[in-house]
Amino acid sequence: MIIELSNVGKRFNRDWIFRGVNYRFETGNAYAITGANGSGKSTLLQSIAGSITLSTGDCVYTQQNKNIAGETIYQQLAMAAPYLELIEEMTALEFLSFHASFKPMALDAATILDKVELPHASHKQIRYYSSGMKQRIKLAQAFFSDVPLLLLDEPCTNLDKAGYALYHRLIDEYAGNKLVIVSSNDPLEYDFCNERLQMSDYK
Ligand SMILES: Nc1ncnc2c1ncn2[C@@H]1O[C@H](COP(=O)(O)OP(=O)(O)OP(=O)(O)O)[C@@H](O)[C@H]1O
Repeated sequence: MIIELSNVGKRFNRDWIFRGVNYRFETGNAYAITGANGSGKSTLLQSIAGSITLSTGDCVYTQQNKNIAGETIYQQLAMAAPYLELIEEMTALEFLSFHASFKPMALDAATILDKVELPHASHKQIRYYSSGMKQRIKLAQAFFSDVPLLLLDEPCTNLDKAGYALYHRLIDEYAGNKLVIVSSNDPLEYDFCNERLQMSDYK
């Protein structure tokens, strides 16, 4: 997949959050969007996901030499972010099975829960999960969606040391053939990224 940003900008009311972004994201690389709190990392990531409308410029998606319309890019991506909710009434097994009914998953739900070290909690409602366990479910849903684009906003939120190690294993084992974009200001979350986009360059 290739994502080409041309003169992209976003403003809320009169405040420009970023502008003049010209950038190309391409499968085979991993990208970090970095910057201070409030610099616009999440806004840019959500713009790439098609869930925020840009104020200026174009975002063009290409997959195997075919253009993908912005309105349908959600079918090609998976995202983990603090502001995306889980369905707390469901058990983890139900949630991942439900997710698989509208987005292809690389493995079955029970195997995925093994991979994120939560098999013991698979029949527990998500509302009773700890914050770190919820984050593991968000990572599970994102990493094991069988889609070419993986968007990660502060992916290690609430994770302990073992959770960080799990995150790096998931990156090593399951993200190699995807286009990965991480929004973060924690170097441990994006140390594997070979490309960096600094929000301060687009003010
Ligand atoms: N819907 C909105 N309406 C108005 N302003 C908004 C809206 N969403 C975000 N902003 C503003 O846009 C700016 C960028 O926010 P954003 O969440 O993208 O920053 P960030 O770099 O991801 O921050 P953090 O590191 O704290 O997560 C902030 O000043 C924020 O207040």
